[in-house]
Parts: sequence; C-alpha cells; structure tokens
Amino acid sequence: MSVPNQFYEYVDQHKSDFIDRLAKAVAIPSVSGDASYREHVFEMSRFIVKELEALGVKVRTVDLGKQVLDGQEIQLPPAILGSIGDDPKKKTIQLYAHYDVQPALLSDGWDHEPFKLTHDEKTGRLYGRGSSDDKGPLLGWINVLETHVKLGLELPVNLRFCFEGMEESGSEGLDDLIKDEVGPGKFFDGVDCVCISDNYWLNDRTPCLTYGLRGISYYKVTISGPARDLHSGVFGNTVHEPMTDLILLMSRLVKPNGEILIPGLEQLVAPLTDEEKQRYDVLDYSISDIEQSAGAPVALSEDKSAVLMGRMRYPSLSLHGIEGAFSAPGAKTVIPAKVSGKFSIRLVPNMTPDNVDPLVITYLKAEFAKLNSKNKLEVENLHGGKPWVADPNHWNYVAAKKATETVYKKTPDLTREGGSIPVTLTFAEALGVNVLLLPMGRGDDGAHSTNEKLDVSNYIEGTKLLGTYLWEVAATAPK
Ligand SMILES: C[C@H](N)C(=O)N[C@@H](Cc1c[nH]cn1)C(=O)O
Ligand SMILES: [Zn+2]
Ligand SMILES: [Zn+2]
Repeated sequence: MSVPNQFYEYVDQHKSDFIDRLAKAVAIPSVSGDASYREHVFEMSRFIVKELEALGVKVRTVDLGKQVLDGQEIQLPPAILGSIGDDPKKKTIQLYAHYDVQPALLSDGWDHEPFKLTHDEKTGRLYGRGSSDDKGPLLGWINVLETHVKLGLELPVNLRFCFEGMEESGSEGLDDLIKDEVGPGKFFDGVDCVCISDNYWLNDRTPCLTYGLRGISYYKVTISGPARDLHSGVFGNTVHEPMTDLILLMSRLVKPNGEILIPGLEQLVAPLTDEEKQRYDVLDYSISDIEQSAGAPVALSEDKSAVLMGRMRYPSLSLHGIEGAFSAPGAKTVIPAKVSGKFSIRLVPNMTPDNVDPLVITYLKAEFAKLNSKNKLEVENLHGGKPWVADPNHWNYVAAKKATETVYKKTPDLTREGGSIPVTLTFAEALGVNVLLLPMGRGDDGAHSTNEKLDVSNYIEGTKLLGTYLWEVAATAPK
C-alpha cells in the first residue's frame, strides 16, 4: 500500500490555496492567555469546525466549562472532536493539535502585523503568529483530508481529531474530557495510536521524530504591601517596597549559567546513562544552530551535547515577567504597591508538578523570611504538566520514519522536545497507546517569539509528510 502519486501532485498544485487557508487562520487572533481575546478563540474554533465539516468529518464541540482569568470568570473555548472513517479493518489514528496561540503585538518588535500572514516570496517564509505553532500543522491535516476528498481517494486509516483552544494556557479541562471519553462506545474507543504535530525540528535541515517532552510548572509570586502605588520621593527609604523584595526573590531562583538554586530539585532528575548520552552525541546539531535560531551568539556552552541535554533531559527555570511593574516608556517615579513575578520550571523525568511544588513554595517562603519584610508573599501554581517519554521503536515511529524518508529523502533525527504539550502524557496513559510527535516546522521558526514563521516548503512538504504517514501506518502497523 503506497501513497498514490496524485496525492503529491494535488498538494503541489494547491500550494497557494493552502497558504490562503493558513492566512485565514492566522488572521484570527486566538490568544488563549488574555481574556480580552477570548471571543477570537471561539471564532477560531468555528473556523475549524466549518473546514472539517465541509470535508465530511463528523464533528462535536465539547464545552469545557469556565475558568477564572484576569479576575474574570469566562467560558473555556471548546474542544473539537471529529471522526471520519469507521472501517474495522483499518487502523484508527488519533490526531491532536491546538488552535490557540501565544500573545503577539506589533510593538513587541515584529517586522509585520503578527495576525496578518506575510509571505516573503524571496525567502519563501510565511510570517505570522501561529504559523508554525500550531495553526500550520493543524491545517496540514485539513489539507491532507481535502486532498483525499477532492481526489476521491479513500483514506487508508480511520481518523479521529481532537483540537483544543487552551494548549498555550495549561490545556484546562482537556484531561477530564479525555478520561471521560475512554471506554467502550466512547469517542476514543478503538484508537490504535496518537500523532501530534506541534513541535519543531532541531535545526533548519533535518526532519525529526520526537519521543519526549519536558513537563512544566508555572508560578506566579505576588508581593503586596502598600495600599496603593506610592511616590518614590515621598516613600523611598521609608517603606518596604514590593518590587525590591520581588527582584531579590526572583534573583535567588536561577543563576545566569542556568543552574537552578531551589534545593532538592536536582535530586529528582533521572541519572544520565552512557547509552542515553550517545543519543545526543549523534544528533545533527551545532552551536551555530542554536545561535542562529536565538538570533545571537548566546549559547550557554560550546559543547553541543551539553546544550542539547540542557534542553531535552535536564530541567530549566526561566523568568518570564513582572505584572504590575512600571513598564511604559518614560520615567515614572512610582513604587508599585503590588507586583507579581512569573516564572516556570520545565520538568524532566522523574519530576512532576506534585513533587516540585512543595520544594518551590518552601524555598520561596524561606527566602522571603530572610528579607524581614513587612510585605506579604503569595505563591500560586498557574498550571502544570508532567514530562513524557515514549518508545521510539514502536510501529507508529517506524511508519513516521518511512514517511519522512519518502518525503524528505533523509533519515529523521530522534529528539526530545524542550517544550511541553501537557495532553501528550494524558493520551499515552488514558488510551494506553503509543504517541508520536511528528513536527512540521523548523528550529528557527521562532514559536512564541517575534516574527514567528513557517517556511512554505515545510508547510507543503509537511502536508505531504502527514499524508504519507497515514499511508505508512496502514502499510506498517501489525494487523
Ligand atoms: C511545544 C508546544 N508547541 C508549546 O509551545 N507548548 C507550550 C505549552 C505551554 C505551557 N504553558 C504555556 N504554554 C510550551 O511549551 O510553552
Ligand atoms: Zn504548540
Ligand atoms: Zn506554543
């Protein structure tokens, strides 16, 4: 069973239609982390439902309830569950992607409007928030479906879709939905494997298959004291300043060389074996790859394997921002009354939000006590997800490897991703099947950053890769 040539021809011939589809999706600013954008996340869900239904997918949207965001109670965007094909002789593949995006403003330093897809014909790049993370890959599946439907080609497998609109904000509500839909006659019944396209190659030349993800624990540390913002000329050197306390606390979390200062965390990390170390040594990667994707020569080490392990198999702690601090242009002489520092820890085996939280909270309280401040400290865990590692020898990976070799004429690297997709472990545990991460974009796409992009070639060849993978599963998986 191999992919009919017409499949590849159709994808090539419809390149500009597929780019138009991505442009429509990028134009919807479906930012899940900001309550004022919530209507757009819903708009994005309606866009996807329409696309799927037009291609014959049976779709159900699931209300995931409410959340409190920015002090308001608001409706969570729906999970989209779709189903096409029910042939007991075929394998059933569960696909997952997310339709929400990270925030983006032109004033953050974008060269183009972030929510207008900009096609740079010279470089072949498609710039826009969500182009790579994760609207391009999500639409890749829709392009594959369209190609089969329009050519009258029977799908080689049964497909199930699970698309969510809260991945960038902790996947609220999704774990419960998945657990509720497992069992005879339920939505996930009969799923043989899962495929997620929501991460990136290591570099800009070698495709990869990903068998691990770091987890995450995201914290908000709030220091409050004065009843209102104060004049620093009147109150400076007179009161305990929340910002001064916060900056000191934040500076005690991590060293500039990346070393995490919270006692007990290091002891949770699974030890490195020689065999595992070799897996990093053989990856197609160099310090110039990381520096090219970071846009500056700022790598923490000159040792390629050390940098890779820092991203894939060791934890990291990043400071993200301070809410409530003065950040506008100008020179306002204010003492902010209440400030919240945001930081997250990327978790690796054997760390979990449950065993990390008490260490973080105890440490912050102890460090705060040392300040002898009359201000108040509050520590919250905003969201969390466990790390995940899969078996890359499973037939699901064998099929993806063959598909990659067919489309890219290259053997894919086997990688672990430094980012987090919390639902991955839920799929693996609740469905009891193998999960594969099959990325579409490159390491320099700038996901979550300014000028996020997806190369046209990755979008188009990536669409071919996703389609070829379905055919390879049909050909490779044991009957
Ligand atoms: C890897 C995936 N595309 C991604 O970007 N995941 C996010 C998930 C997240 C967690 N908190 C906020 N977003 C990530 O790894 O940051
Ligand atoms: Zn993503
Ligand atoms: Zn993301």
